[in-house]
Amino acid sequence: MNYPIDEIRSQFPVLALHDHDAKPFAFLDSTATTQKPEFVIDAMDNFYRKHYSSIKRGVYSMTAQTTDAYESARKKVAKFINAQSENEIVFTRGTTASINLCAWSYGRKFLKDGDEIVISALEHHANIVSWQLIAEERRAKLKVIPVADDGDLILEKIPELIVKGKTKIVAFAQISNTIGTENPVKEIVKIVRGIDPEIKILVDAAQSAPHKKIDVQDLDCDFLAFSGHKMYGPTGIGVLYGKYEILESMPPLQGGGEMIDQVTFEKTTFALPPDRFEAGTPPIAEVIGLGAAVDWINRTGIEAISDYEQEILHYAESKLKEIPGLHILGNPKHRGSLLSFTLDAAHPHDAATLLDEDGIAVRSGHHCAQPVMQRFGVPATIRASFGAYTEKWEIDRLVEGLLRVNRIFG
Ligand SMILES: Cc1ncc(COP(=O)(O)O)c(CN[C@@H](CS)C(=O)O)c1O
Repeated sequence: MNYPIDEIRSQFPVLALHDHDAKPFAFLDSTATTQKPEFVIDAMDNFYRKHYSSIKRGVYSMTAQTTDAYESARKKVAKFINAQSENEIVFTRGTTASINLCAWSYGRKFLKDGDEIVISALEHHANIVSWQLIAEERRAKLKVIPVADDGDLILEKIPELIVKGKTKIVAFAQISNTIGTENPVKEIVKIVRGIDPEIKILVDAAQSAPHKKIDVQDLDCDFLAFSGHKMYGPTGIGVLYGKYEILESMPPLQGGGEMIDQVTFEKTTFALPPDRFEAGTPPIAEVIGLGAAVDWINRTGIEAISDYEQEILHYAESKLKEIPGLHILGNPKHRGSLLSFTLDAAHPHDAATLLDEDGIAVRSGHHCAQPVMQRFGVPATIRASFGAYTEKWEIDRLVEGLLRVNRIFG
């Protein structure tokens, strides 16, 4: 493939800053958060330097321009995931906030005593604890789709877990942030819809939005959540996509400015979605940064990024498998651009500490997915993850570093 990796990598200042160090910085933690291209940094810098104002709260031209920029970003995000309308795009603080918005707004209104919520065994804590909290308040029951040793969900178990009229919400990740398993979203949606079309389905796209084309109409999910900082955009901004008629049925979660229609001391009526869920002054610069990130991904090409990352993934898998005492978690049919593994010789934190001495940044720990660690019988893992800018020499540096760990601890 003629992916312009050198040109792309040069756009990321943090990477370019260290590429000529004595031990060039190998950044292998894009699953946690991605680096930012100049194009995104410049868009936010330009806003703060030349156009800064609030939005939707004035008639002067600068605030009108800023409002246009803000709503233009919403349109870009809607197009990016092929939503029917930009009004189906709610800006939040990130995936965690998006899932909690869904759980507390939709859940508090529609869940009742004895109802059931189904999640998967591969979930991040954001897609576990939020549902536990609302289930506790509404006296609902939480059920879990099991995962096989290869890291794929056991889809045959789904019909056993779903009860028509009782199961109200099914929530699962498109790509796991630990094993990397890519779940067959359309197949799962079809199984669930076939049992009860009234069940609402949320897809956690934190690890898929940055790496693969998402078409929410094709997936037919009711909600979809992702974070700007994992897709080359800033922190502090995320998205909850929701089918409009469902968002319209949901009460606001926070009260304040912008989310209202009429306020009296006796009664307040609320704005239509998405404003209903965006109380207060929003993270304007971050929304503009997210819009720039979508532009950058579109210009670079999400399919080209996806294909390139798979090439890097397969290179990494082939190299890591040669390391004595290294065990990659799972072997799913399809895997996102990350690998979790253990070393017989050292605890993941010890290994990651030694790797850091060599200028290699990996994640070690439970990755906010403790149930996955328990299911696979490990206290923690080392996780290497890749982005649009990852180069094969970074994998080679990782292999060298892990062989050093083996020499020291082995
Ligand atoms: C599948 C999945 N779902 C939700 C989240 C939460 O995203 P926030 O932007 O923190 O709200 C994450 C973030 N996972 C990071 C931080 S623990 C990781 O290193 O794996 C995720 O991977």
